[in-house]
Amino acid sequence: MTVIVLSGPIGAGKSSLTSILSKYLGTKPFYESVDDNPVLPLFYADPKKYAFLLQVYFLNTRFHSIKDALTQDNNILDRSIYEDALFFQMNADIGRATSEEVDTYYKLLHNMMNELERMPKKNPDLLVHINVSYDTMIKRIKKRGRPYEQLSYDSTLEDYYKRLLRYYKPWYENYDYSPKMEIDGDKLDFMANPADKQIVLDQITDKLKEMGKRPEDWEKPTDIQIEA
Ligand SMILES: Nc1ncnc2c1ncn2[C@@H]1O[C@H](COP(=O)(O)OP(=O)(O)OP(=O)(O)O)[C@@H](O)[C@H]1O
Ligand SMILES: Nc1nc(=O)c2ncn([C@H]3C[C@H](O)[C@@H](CO)O3)c2[nH]1
Repeated sequence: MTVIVLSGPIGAGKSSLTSILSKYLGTKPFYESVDDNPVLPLFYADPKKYAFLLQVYFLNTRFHSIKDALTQDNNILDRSIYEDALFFQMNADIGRATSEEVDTYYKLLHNMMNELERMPKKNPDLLVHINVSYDTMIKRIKKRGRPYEQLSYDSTLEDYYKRLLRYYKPWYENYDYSPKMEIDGDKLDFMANPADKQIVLDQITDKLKEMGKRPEDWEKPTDIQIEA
């Protein structure tokens, strides 16, 4: 049983790589609740009012999928629960949460993490972090086209996204729940370029092999046209 989680800033390519990787390894993908998330557009329209509610919403849906993923066989999650606090802390630091909300959130997170401690598997086997620069992040956000994430929607988003990248750096450096590896999301266009896609897939399967987590009976698919 192997559980892989992807991490990285908004638009880094986590959902896309989750889809590619799950087909390549023959494992089950778990996606973050975005298009069916009723709080996300409310948050972008009024972050101060909805930051806490959005965080509780994400924590709840992530907890649900992580519980499933840690009890079933081979799975890939498109964002880790460990990034949850990064988002909330950043929003709290810019005045989008009261001290009571901060206090309640951390108590809830702590309780949920304690629950995970009791799971048959406590942590993922591997964290795959996609690194992107600000320019790449904005390009991808534009390409995907969710209206409320566009810089034109809110003039404070540029600062929000730049800040997010600054929070991610130490977060990744300090992450120690499992082995980890980085993908260069600026250089490797694993969506449009088949050679880049194969490089990324090889990097991940080599790492799994080195960790003794690549199934013995796994055969490298010959068809590398794995659409996201
Ligand atoms: N390596 C890549 N090269 C080129 N385009 C990419 C790459 N990765 C993702 N994209 C494109 O960028 C957009 C965002 O990708 P995706 O939705 O996978 O990001 P994400 O990390 O899951 O974002 P979020 O954090 O918002 O959920 C999509 O339009 C996708 O096709
Ligand atoms: N505030 C906040 N807290 C989170 O934990 C969180 N997780 C994801 N997101 C936002 C980023 C993308 O717009 C979109 C898809 O990732 O959802 C979050 N926003």
